[in-house]
Amino acid sequence: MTSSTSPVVESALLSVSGLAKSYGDGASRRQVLADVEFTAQAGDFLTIVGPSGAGKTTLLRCMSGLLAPDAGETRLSGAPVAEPPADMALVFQDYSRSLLPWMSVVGNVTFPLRSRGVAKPERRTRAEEALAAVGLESSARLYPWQLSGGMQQRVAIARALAYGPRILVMDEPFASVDAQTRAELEDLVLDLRDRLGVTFLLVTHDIDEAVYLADRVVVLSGAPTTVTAVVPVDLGRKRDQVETKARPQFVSLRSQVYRLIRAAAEDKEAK
Ligand SMILES: Nc1ncnc2c1ncn2[C@@H]1O[C@H](COP(=O)(O)OP(=O)(O)OP(=O)(O)O)[C@@H](O)[C@H]1O
Repeated sequence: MTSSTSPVVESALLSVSGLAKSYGDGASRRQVLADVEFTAQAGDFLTIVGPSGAGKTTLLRCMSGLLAPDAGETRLSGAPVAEPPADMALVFQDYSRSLLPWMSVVGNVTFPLRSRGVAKPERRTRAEEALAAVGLESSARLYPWQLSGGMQQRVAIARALAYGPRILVMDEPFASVDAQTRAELEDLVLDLRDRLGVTFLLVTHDIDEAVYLADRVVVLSGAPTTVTAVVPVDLGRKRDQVETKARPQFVSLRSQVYRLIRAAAEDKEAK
């Protein structure tokens, strides 16, 4: 892995170095993360995969400042992350619980901006822009319960975009929607990366999704977790659900990532 003094780390938008985290005390202490290191450059789309229970959510929580690591650090634009940074936004799988059912779509998007002290006219403008970016401009007055699962997740993405983040961190964001909606949301985030220049870090269990979306796939080992490999995905920026996935290079990358995860899972079971 790269050392903390390398030019790659210094120029990175995000750098994670030596991250370690354990849960519990004494005999029940269990190390989940051990020396996790990777970097993301501005505009990168990184996906993170690994065996079940490898500590992917723990990693996201530590690197976003929601959970204090035991060792190591995350830097965003060179500054150490100690609490959720203003220019990092998070989107989780469970959109139904993250949206407030008694608030309209636009209310859900503007509400967190209010607690950040953003003035009302600016809140409204940012919400309108964010809802337009996810194709929900005509649903602003509806309530979450009037929307499909995919639309609700679009609201959660719009709310994250309204912060004006430089990086969007997503934990299994499309795991609870049907296959067709999932494909649409995958193409939406690729489009947002291209149009808005936002950097993405997305955890997924789905290897096809990991390869389809990524510039690089970060493969984690089983707990205690390190980075086993960072697989470059040289499929070009333009992706297509049918054409890209039919390419021999895509099939080969998918097999490569699958083998790495299987080897990590077998290694984990042997420990
Ligand atoms: N708050 C906690 N206290 C104790 N153990 C925890 C806590 N949170 C997670 N763990 C344990 O840490 C390990 C890693 O959990 P984590 O949810 O980070 O993994 P994951 O890779 O995201 O899991 P999955 O593949 O199921 O999504 C698991 O064994 C889990 O039981």
